Amino acid sequence: MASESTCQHSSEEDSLACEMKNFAIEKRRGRGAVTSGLTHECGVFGAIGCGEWPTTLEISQIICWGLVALQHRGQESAGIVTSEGKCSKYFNIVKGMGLISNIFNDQAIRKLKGSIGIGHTRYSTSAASEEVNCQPFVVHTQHGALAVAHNGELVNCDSLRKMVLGRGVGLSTHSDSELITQALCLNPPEGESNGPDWPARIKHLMQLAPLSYSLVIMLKNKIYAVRDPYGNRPLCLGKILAQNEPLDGDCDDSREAEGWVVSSESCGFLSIGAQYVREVFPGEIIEMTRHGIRTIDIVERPEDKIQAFCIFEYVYFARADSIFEGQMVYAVRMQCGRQLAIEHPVEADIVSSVPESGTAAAHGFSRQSGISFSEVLCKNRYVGRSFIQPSNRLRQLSIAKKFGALSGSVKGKRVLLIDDSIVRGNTIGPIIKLLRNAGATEVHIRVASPPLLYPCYMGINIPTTEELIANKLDADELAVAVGANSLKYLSVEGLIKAVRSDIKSKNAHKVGHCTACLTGEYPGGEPHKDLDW
Ligand SMILES: O=P(O)(O)OC[C@H]1O[C@H](OP(=O)(O)OP(=O)(O)O)[C@H](O)[C@@H]1O
Ligand SMILES: NC(=O)CC[C@H](N)C(=O)O
Ligand code: SF4
Ligand SMILES: [Mg+2]
Repeated sequence: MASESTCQHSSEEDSLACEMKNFAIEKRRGRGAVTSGLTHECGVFGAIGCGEWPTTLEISQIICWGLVALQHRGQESAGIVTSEGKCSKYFNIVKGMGLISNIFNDQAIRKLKGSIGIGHTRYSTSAASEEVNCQPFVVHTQHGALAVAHNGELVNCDSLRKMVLGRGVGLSTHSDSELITQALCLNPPEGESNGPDWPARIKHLMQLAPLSYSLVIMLKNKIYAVRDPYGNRPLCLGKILAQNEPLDGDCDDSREAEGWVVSSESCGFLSIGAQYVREVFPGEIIEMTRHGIRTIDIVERPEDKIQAFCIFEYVYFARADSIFEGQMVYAVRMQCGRQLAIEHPVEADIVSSVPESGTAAAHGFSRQSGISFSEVLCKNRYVGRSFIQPSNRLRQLSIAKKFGALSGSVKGKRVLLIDDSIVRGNTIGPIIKLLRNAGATEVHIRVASPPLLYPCYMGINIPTTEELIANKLDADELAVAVGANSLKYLSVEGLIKAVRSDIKSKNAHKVGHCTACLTGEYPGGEPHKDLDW
């Protein structure tokens, strides 16, 4: 595997650039580098049975299926922790490297007894992809066991780390998720009169570190579901209904819950018999017990800061059948395609997509432009990630072998091809070559998101600034480099317009999206300046 050398700056001006490059390199150490796309994030999931315990719900199986539905968010490792509700000293734990289906066999599921549990599927952003960093993290405190699963990345990790270490706590990993877990264990300096006040501890942590996380935190008999005050990472609630109850339609309070689930995305709810209820609000702390769910608190964002839900969840990360902000991801992707057709029309015989994530936008483009949609590529679902290859030729081939061309649809045609994003620019070139070899007379590229220009510090492994192709070539230069007849990106305004066109709440204060990787405007301020708020 190719290794990157750290940057040594020679002058004052170079210092900041070097610091940022080294930060990005450091973050990637110990993880499998990839040649294409953005690497995902993590998925968190929690489930609890209502009424008398032990519950009749198969909690560990529900969590396992919930995690399978979140597998696209992380494929490096996974874990489930359950509690039988009686003993605060003992949790059942199964964690391991690899995919959910490899880790959770029948024996593991049987071991995970309990009426309550949380789970995690990981793509590492802080600390290596190793067994010690697998989540949920479990610690044994003075007040019983505590388990934490985290999606996101603490922007001010360093200062929080110093604070926790300064209180005499030893950390066993470099994971920001372990840091969160240990920070929650700290006894407040002013003391607690009536046992541990977990909501107060969580709130204090949220004030110290407002970005970025969705958390599920489990004690022996309750779960706290927590979303950061910016709402940067997604989190939503579902209600498990009795068998045979219809799961569609608006959530109806009168229907009794057999259990509750909380998840990064709603895409798995129907398959586990859960009805989508709502999102966890930015800054909200929800307590889930066998008696039901209730909001404990809503922690405010720092003054003047707006909500900052990751816009790339819509573009690429989330599964198309998930719901965010009252709208289905698939519908937003289609709207992006419509907007793209308005911004960058082109004469072509067919509209098509780079599967998977580009497909909804291609349908939107097709409807807006009247050019018919036709599939031109088959994706080989058994080719995994293309790890760094020693030569450029192998790099290109490793991408090309993911796809095959449907020659019958392409021969003699002017093809308009939509992809959701271009990151390093490795995917699109080999595909254009493939289509030309299959007889396409013209290949025009339309990208359903703006150029990616800046790194992400909030839980997404975006390549270093130098690796992002948009920092080297503008759209016209890239078209020439990849052999396209034309290449255009959706504008930032167009993406925002598409994302917000159907959001029910038009209240400006309540709607806001992080676009930092596109605009360089970071929701919590410039990350390399002051992270301590
Ligand atoms: O410019 P590059 O660095 O080559 O990466 C961009 C490609 O990577 C992603 O696809 P991916 O195959 O990861 O996932 P998908 O199946 O969801 O589209 C994305 O949808 C683009 O197609
Ligand atoms: N992608 C994520 O959300 C990662 C969570 C956490 N920062 C970790 O590295 O484990
Ligand atoms: S910088 Fe980009 S990927 Fe990161 S949270 Fe913001 S929109 Fe999402
Ligand atoms: Mg793709």
